[in-house]
Amino acid sequence: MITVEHLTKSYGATRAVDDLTFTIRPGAVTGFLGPNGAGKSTTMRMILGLDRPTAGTALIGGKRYAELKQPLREVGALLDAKWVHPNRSARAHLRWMAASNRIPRSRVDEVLALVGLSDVAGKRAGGFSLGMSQRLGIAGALLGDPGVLLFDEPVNGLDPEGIVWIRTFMQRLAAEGRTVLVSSHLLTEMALTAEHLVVIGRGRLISESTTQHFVESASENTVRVRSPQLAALRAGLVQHGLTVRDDGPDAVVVSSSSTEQVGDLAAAQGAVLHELSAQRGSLEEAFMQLTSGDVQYSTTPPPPGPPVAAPTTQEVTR
Ligand SMILES: Nc1ncnc2c1ncn2[C@@H]1O[C@H](COP(=O)(O)OP(=O)(O)OP(=O)(O)O)[C@@H](O)[C@H]1O
Repeated sequence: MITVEHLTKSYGATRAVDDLTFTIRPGAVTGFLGPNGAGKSTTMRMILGLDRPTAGTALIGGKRYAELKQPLREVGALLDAKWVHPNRSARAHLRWMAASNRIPRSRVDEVLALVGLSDVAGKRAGGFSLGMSQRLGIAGALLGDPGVLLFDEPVNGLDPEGIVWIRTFMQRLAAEGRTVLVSSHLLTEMALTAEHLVVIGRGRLISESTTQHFVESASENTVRVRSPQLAALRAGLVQHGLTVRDDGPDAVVVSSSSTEQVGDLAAAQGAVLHELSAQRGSLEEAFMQLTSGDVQYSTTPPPPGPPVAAPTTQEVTR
């Protein structure tokens, strides 16, 4: 479990992280979402003890990183896949990591097999593709068989096959009961990978909820309706307080509505309909709007689990 409370980090006048509070639970992949510069990496670095908070705390299993007796056995992280020594082989790199953390050598071949790198274990890591480097980074994170894993933008720059591999692998790690936190600035990708989402913008919490709830809230439900009596229908819809915009010569799109509502109103007016269809807004567009503009947004209570200090409902106005 990762517990972040009132976490704040200032770099001079820049507030990279601003009073963040959230809890990441085991057994599920949690996506850490926000546009570039939102403060995701800074938050992860503070959780991993690589940066000192200006205020607040970030705990792993109730302890600060510095208090962990054998850190690699408690938490593993993939921050930058390219930090390996380029001339070392994948196996030599992991053996060096294992030795400096008192982890048995035998574990190296185990993790190489887990990430599918056994065949190239003797090759120099400097010649690895980005996808292979990511796998090696994940192998390193898994060396101490930790219960908590953090991955910073692990699918950035990967091809579709690499993306699917990482997605599946993370879900497997979570299914084993681990706490898995994955940062990304891509909502569509996270919607496929994560069961829970913590969303931040400009260093502040925007929402903490299930992915399903966030996606439903972030994408606006609209209804497209086509009718030979469009002018009268349009007037009727507006009269009932609905927001309507034109969509071609014979159709309108009704905001925040359902096909039932629009269909019933049309029937009451006796309007003939040639189309009545539910539309989904672009998820990415809605997400960008939510994280960069002035928004008011509320979340659902978190899923059942141990009681936490984190607020169950957030109202954030920026
Ligand atoms: N060492 C630093 N010194 C000064 N400013 C920093 C430092 N590290 C981060 N920042 C600033 O803090 C803010 C948050 O950066 P951070 O890298 O945490 O965001 P992010 O959400 O991880 O973005 P990205 O997806 O681009 O990595 C940015 O405005 C960044 O410029």
